[in-house]
Amino acid sequence: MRITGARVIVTSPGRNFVTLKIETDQGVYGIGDATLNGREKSVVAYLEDHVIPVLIGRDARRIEDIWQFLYRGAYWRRGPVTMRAIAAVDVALWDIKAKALGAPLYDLLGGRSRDGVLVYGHANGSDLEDTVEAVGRYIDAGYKAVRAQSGVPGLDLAYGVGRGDMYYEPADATLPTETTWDTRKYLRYLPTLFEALRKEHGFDVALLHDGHHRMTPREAAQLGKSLEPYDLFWLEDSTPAENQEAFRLIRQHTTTPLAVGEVFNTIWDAKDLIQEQLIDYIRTTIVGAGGLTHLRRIADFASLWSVRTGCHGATDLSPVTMGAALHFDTWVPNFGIQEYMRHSEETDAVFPHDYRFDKGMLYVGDTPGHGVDIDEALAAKYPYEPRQLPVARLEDGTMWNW
Ligand SMILES: O=C(O)C(=O)C[C@H](O)[C@H](O)CO
Ligand SMILES: [Mg+2]
Repeated sequence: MRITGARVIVTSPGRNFVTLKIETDQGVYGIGDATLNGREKSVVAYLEDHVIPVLIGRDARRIEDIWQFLYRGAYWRRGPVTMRAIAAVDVALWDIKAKALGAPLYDLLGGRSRDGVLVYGHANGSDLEDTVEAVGRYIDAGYKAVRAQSGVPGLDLAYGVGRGDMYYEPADATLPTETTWDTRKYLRYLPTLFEALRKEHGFDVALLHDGHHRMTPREAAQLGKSLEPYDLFWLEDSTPAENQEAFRLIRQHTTTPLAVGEVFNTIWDAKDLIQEQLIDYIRTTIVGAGGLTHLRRIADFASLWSVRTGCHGATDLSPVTMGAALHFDTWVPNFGIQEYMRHSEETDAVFPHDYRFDKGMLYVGDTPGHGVDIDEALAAKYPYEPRQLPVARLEDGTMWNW
């Protein structure tokens, strides 16, 4: 089965998505997501100039060999651009293989380990009362797990606080929105928020929180410790993890479960974190880390050390990544949870899919492949719109981590 063509489709049904479509001489095609939020065009160029020319004529069934060719063959390994381009090819090829065999993708990975996939929603509010209400709306909608993000008293804008009710989109402007940050204000406020959440909603619902890389390791340790009475499912990205050793310090001071990895690109970013059992959940997902071929290696390695998966699932991960991730989640033995930020109706229309939400779980369908398609005619109606992620500064103007 030869690859006869490959095309990049850029569309912006409310936000930008980069999609790769690979066609074969047997009429079967596959699609993969290559979206890199705020830096979309860099992956378009990588695919069009450097990847597509070497794909044409190859045997589409040789997924592993093509993965190795693109990874080793680039010489310049790893990084978000390279690994997203590889992910798009990889997922499109898995889609093709599964369609050619007439099987849902999870069957090729080893079959079902579970019926449905536990997901968490992203609730956000401008202040404490607002956030308590927002979490309540998710619980009313059937969610069993909710990540609570809140504005911080005294700070104008904070990560995770959007304008929508059940929808959050950070890449909101052509040039980066500037936000301010003060970790001491945040550290004082957050335990009061989780105390109120537990008081109002009880302890049955799983609660999560994303620190979005803003604390130092010592501050993260302090936060983890102060949240222990509220039994979090996880504390995410409490500190940047370029230096994996940072998590040793956090781990020594708190039993709050730790999750990290949405910005990781390969197993090498997580190796020490996993084998030293410094984290509980690995957040890396398909589009970020070279596709299913590499993500399942990370998951298998993590399983040796009791680390479970918790795939990133923000709106910038297209329905194609969501569909592929759900097939992965349906199979992976050491599954933990899946993030699920809903896409807009426009996005769902451009990417018809067979996964569905019911009572806090997502279910994959049995359509051959990963179950997500692209309506190219509709996609063409939404041209690319330049959008960047926000940045953060401390109150004295110093650049910080957003
Ligand atoms: O969903 C999350 O956990 C995030 O942290 C969302 C990120 O800010 C988003 O994916 C950046 O593009
Ligand atoms: Mg996050």
